[in-house]
Amino acid sequence: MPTDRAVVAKRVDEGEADLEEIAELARAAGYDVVGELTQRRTQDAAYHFGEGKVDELAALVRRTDADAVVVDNEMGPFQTYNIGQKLPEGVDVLDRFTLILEVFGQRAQTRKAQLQVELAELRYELPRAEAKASLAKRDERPGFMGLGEYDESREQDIKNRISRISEELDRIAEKEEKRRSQRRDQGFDLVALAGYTNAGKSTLLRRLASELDVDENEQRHPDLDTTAESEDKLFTTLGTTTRKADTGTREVLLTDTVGFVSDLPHWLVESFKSTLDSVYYADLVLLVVDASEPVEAMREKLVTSHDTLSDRNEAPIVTVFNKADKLNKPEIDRRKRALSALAPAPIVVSGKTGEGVDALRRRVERELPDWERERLLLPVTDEAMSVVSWIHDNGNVHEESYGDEQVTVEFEAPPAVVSKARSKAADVERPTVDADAGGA
Ligand SMILES: Nc1nc2c(ncn2[C@@H]2O[C@H](COP(=O)(O)OP(=O)(O)OP(=O)(O)O)[C@@H](O)[C@H]2O)c(=O)[nH]1
Ligand SMILES: [Mg+2]
Repeated sequence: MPTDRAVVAKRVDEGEADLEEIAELARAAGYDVVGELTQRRTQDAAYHFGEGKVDELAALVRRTDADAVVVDNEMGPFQTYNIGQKLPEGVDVLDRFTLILEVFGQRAQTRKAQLQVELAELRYELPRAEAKASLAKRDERPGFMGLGEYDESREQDIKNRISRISEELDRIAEKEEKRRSQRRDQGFDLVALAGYTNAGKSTLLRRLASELDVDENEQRHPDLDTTAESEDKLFTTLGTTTRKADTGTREVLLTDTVGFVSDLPHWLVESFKSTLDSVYYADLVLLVVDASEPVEAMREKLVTSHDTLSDRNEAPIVTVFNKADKLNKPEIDRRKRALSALAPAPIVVSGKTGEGVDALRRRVERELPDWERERLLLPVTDEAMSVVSWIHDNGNVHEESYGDEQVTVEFEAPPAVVSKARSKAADVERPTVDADAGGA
């Protein structure tokens, strides 16, 4: 199949429009970027760009024989439609977010990833369907500006599908949570690779994994893939891959996951949230950074990564400066100094050559937190019992004793589990003592 050809375009209110990232995303989606167009002006209500610029765009599309136009702005449905009307028949108009969704859609291989993409698409569509519905109602006409028949059931249909998919994703997340507990019960430490897209996470996973063990453990871990692809493209990895890693004395399961990226719209992040559960609930996070990039780019990507993590992560973080083979010692030292606040004591490696990987293994062993002991008092209610059973699933319970109104649970677990158990216990509703009624 011949590669699709795309023209990329962008409008800015002021300053210079930078097309580098959108072109890279277009290439990640499989397009050949054959033309570029920018404009500096305020947004036009009907066409987003000025109408004259859209005529120019149409001419460029004809000249370059492009199949698609990718606009690096968030456009309204009518703007998209109006631009399309000026272009040759069959030319697609995409905006930044539909493009990201297209990339995700192509890479989604597991049921979960496919559902997440579908959910994101529906969340993108919903406000558009609502806008269409309200306009159609107001104008009391069945079609609106040639956008097709207005269908009353469309909006409801989207809402129904959103809730069905969300439920299925919740069930998948529950299953994964259960699997994490089982693995902890088997004595595994869970380590997650996190970091900006294209930092080299999957390459490092392959370095650290001991392939043989995966096959030996196939029965125990049916979801362990034998491959974690690496490519010099954005969003190569979309789902998660877990492999057994050989670090020395501790039994470690290492999970690779989707890369972070800045400026993702809220609805898109929401849809992919549970993909990051393996990071949030890990015992240790390896935050991988491409150290061959300029300091400022590294800083921005580190900040984005920390923002994403700070949401829910409780595990210790080790920063990994990857791609060290592209740098000399003074360049590495300069980066360490410049970024010391964001990345204290980073470990320097090359996933490509293997340099520093043994030191990384030792570092993982050293940083893995020792299990903590904890004792919690809970009321004897259904809600509290589900917390007790969660503790059983995630740690080692030494004692569970029942009094008249309280149960005492004494257990040992990784620090992340202990703190989660504490907050679960704190959230449990306790029967209030009513001073007047009791008369005690
Ligand atoms: N020179 C050099 N290149 C590397 C190194 N590690 C990874 N790469 C390259 O960087 C690119 C991205 O690597 P991946 O392992 O796919 O990165 P990722 O973080 O998994 O990326 P996503 O899954 O897209 O988020 C690939 O072209 C790798 O070959 C390294 O240590 N040195
Ligand atoms: Mg990857």
